[in-house]
Amino acid sequence: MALRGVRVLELAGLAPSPLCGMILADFGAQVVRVDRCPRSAMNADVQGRGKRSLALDLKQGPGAAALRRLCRRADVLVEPFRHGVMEKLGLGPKVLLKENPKLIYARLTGFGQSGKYAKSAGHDINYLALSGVLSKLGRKDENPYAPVNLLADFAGGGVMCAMGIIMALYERTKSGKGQVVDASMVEGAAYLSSFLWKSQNLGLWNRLRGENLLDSGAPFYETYKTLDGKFMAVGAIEPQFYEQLVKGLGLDSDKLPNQLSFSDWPEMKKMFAAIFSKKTQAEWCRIFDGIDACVTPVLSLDEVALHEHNKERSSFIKNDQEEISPRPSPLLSRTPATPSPRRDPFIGEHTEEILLEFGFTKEEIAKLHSEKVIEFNKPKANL
Ligand SMILES: C[C@H](CCC[C@H](C)C(=O)SCCNC(=O)CCNC(=O)[C@H](O)C(C)(C)COP(=O)(O)OP(=O)(O)OC[C@H]1O[C@@H](n2cnc3c(N)ncnc32)[C@H](O)[C@@H]1OP(=O)(O)O)[C@H]1CC[C@H]2[C@@H]3[C@H](O)C[C@@H]4C[C@H](O)CC[C@]4(C)[C@H]3C[C@H](O)[C@]12C
Repeated sequence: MALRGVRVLELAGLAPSPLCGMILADFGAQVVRVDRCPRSAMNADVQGRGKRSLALDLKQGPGAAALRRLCRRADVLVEPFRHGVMEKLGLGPKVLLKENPKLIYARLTGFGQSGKYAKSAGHDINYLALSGVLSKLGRKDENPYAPVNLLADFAGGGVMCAMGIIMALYERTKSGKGQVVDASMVEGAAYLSSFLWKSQNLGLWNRLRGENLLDSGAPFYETYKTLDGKFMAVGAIEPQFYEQLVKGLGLDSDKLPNQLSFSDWPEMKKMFAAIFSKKTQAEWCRIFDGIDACVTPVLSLDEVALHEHNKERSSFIKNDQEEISPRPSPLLSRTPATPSPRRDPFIGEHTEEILLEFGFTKEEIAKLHSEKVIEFNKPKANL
């Protein structure tokens, strides 16, 4: 796999950094998640696939010293805390990069390592708001809304951070040096929205929120409810696809306003909605499947894995707990990701084996355990 042999230490975080760690693990990296101990805190990491867990108290001196020792033999460290927390623990980049100049020190935060908000708490919606992107999301006359925590936490955070790490690893093959990856979710979300900025003068976004081509203003870029309470997604932007849409709806484009007549869009949407409401989702699929009208069913998470297209590509996988989840993407032809089929790790499940791998002796491990710096959590064998 593409990242085989890369050793990653992921300090346990909320959502963005776990995705970053999971991406690296899916593509072959050995990812150790460093969990807090005592491990009474609920484990919120539902993206633990392919990782192992070490429970280590960084607030105790021997705990921080143990992490420094691990970092000396690691390629990547991912830390998900507010600016300054690692420095307070004596684990800042200056310390760790001095001891291991090849280390890629990734810092995944909301606001970045500098600036007025660097030490402020926040979540996806706050970062999306500060990036400017949230102002563009939402229907006409409604408040802006954040699409779950996908855009800042995951797209602008976890994925961008993973990209930064992989770029730094590639650069290190030439320079032999590590560096700090300052991944701010505000900037990540803003960066992935570059299109919004560059298309300002194309007349795509200069109307109010919810009145533009791609933000639910246009009748040919919208979702519509079907007779059975499901939905169809319509994305017929180009004239040739729009023509197929109109035909599929049983309309005659010669009798309709011009596709790009903004002022007619609201009435057109009402007309399309009335037509879509007359047939079930399955009936609309039979009409539109196989023709280029850019019309697709809105599938639920229960349906996606069974859809014929997704089944043909095995786009969704099942682990040994029968849990379904998306296959890693993109699909590399020669060195594809091989996501672990095993369940996510329990907090501290692999503490001893990881420390042994990183050169700790059994006596050192016993001492750390007796001082409650580390915790073991061996699952009971299924008898
Ligand atoms: C997981 C579900 C989805 C959440 C997604 C949400 C929408 C997000 O946007 S997540 C992105 C958050 N932002 C960032 O990650 C940016 C960078 N990080 C931060 O800004 C901050 O970390 C923070 C604001 C997120 C949190 O601040 P906090 O003050 O808590 O922490 P820091 O300042 O960073 O400092 C860390 C401190 O921890 C110490 N530490 C760290 N590791 C160790 C260690 N190994 N040993 C010892 N100590 C350690 C470190 O030293 C720092 O200490 P100090 O502060 O003293 O310096 C969640 C959605 C709903 C959640 C559930 C819900 O809330 C109900 C339950 C609530 C319960 O409390 C927990 C379980 C819940 C079920 C909860 C579970 C999940 O969180 C959710 C499902």
